Amino acid sequence: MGSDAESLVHVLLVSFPGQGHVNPLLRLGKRLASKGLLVTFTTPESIGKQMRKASNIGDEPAPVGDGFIRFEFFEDGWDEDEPRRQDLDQYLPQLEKVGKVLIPEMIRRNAERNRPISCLINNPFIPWVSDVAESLGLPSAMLWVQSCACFAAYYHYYHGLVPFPSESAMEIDVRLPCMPLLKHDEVPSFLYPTSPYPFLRRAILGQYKNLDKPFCILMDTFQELELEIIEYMSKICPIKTVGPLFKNPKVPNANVRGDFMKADDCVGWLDSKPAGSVVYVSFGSVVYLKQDQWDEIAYGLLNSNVNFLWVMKPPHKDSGYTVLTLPEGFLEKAGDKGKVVQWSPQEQVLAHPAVAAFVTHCGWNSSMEALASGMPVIAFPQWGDQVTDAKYLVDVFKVGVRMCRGEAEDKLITRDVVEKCLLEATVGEKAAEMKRNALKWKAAAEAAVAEGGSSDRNIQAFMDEVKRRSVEVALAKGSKSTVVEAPAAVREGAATNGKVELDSS
Ligand SMILES: O=c1ccn([C@@H]2O[C@H](COP(=O)(O)OP(=O)(O)O)[C@@H](O)[C@H]2O)c(=O)[nH]1
Ligand SMILES: O=C(O)c1ccc(O[C@@H]2O[C@H](CO)[C@@H](O)[C@H](O)[C@H]2O)cc1
Repeated sequence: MGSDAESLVHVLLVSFPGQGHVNPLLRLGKRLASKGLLVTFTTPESIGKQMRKASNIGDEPAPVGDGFIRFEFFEDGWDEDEPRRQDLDQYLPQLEKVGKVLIPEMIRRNAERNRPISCLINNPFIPWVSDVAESLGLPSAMLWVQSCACFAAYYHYYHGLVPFPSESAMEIDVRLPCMPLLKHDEVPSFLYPTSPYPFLRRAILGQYKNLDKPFCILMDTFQELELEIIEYMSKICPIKTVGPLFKNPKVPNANVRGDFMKADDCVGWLDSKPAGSVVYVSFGSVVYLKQDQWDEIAYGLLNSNVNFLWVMKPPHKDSGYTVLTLPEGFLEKAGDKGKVVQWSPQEQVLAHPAVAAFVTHCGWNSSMEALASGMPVIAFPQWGDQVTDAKYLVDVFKVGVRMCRGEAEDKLITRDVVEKCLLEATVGEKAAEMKRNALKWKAAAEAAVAEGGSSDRNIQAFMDEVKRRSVEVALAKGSKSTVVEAPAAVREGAATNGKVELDSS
């Protein structure tokens, strides 16, 4: 490695191997690198292999602005085609077992190669990374990859601060400070007593058990978007909002991407469509709908007569999901009005002028990407944070219409409802109002990440803190310190009181 990279403060980013987790952590990595750090990104090799195949990931550190980013994957201890990887109940403990051994080895190896690591950053579902950092005497931070509202909901649940739905009172509403009243099915669904994903509840709450370990909780949201709850939770936890991370104003290295699948080319097709005429439909990387629901969406799209771009990702062979099919003759009937792809370049799609609205499962990345692209949504949440995000997109941010309430409702959304929602979001006064609101969020997001904006100031303050701590770490270890500039004055400044005024009919 070039001596340039070796002289920089070095941080290690450890990611849970999910697309919705890799994307924001890698975006953070690029942001930190662009401001002058050496960043090593790691996740299990099984995903590393997919990332290398789909994207432009080389063996050498890639220059990003003033710094560099490099990749070093770790083996998870299972055979290449081990089906248990698809079962998080088994895979999460396996990751913890091997990660607690291999991450310290990786840290040691890097120190031997003259690039000592000064800080670890992880995302949720792998809370043991904070233990690894603590055991090695290294500072750590956590990137929360969901909304601050969801962070607050889990926090209040973990500490038993307010009543949540329980076996004896399943349908109670939940009142949290500085948040709208959440109906029982608007609370992150991993907290429902009946959730089929108790292992994800355990994984997330594991991070709350460890919450005193990270010196900073970074969040992929921005102050103006969730003003009151961010201010409230910041008094309790060391939160710094740094989003939207996908909007990097200087875009120093757009080539470094973490997609698990190569995106199909659909931008040429979008170019051929009139402005505001296409609905983009995607349910993210993990949600799979049932065949009867898929059929209703297909007919809703046809009946509404809108142009559409639909992501139909193939399920993993060991996931237990059957491959979805389209109704017979669907593609012929749609003709050039519709395009179906396996994976899309979503950021480009959402920024494309032909796209009018986004049918989304409301994963937080998709939600932030939509908001920051000025894109109205049709909310089709299924589980986890998605049901809470849908509530916010529709009722708080006022950029969306609701198509369903979540998997727990177990209700087939018929083609008529699909058609009605598609039209509501694309034509008429309600559609225009949502577009106006979405454009206001886009402007607010751009301001947050622009130089001197709330997220930019927070990133800078975080950088300064990492550099300051790197000197302490080096002194404590009695080793050669990495070269650090004198920390810039903490530029946190006064919180903007910039509320975004929304249109509401
Ligand atoms: O066809 C697609 C579908 C999704 N994504 C990206 O995959 C991530 C999905 O994250 P999200 O939190 O929305 O949902 P998850 O997949 O974790 O449920 C987002 O960054 C999307 O931009 C993409 O690039 N192409
Ligand atoms: O691999 C899995 O089984 C997996 C991957 C991702 C999961 O959660 C997603 O994470 C996003 C960020 O936390 C979130 O916003 C989205 O709604 C989730 O789908 C869960 C399981």
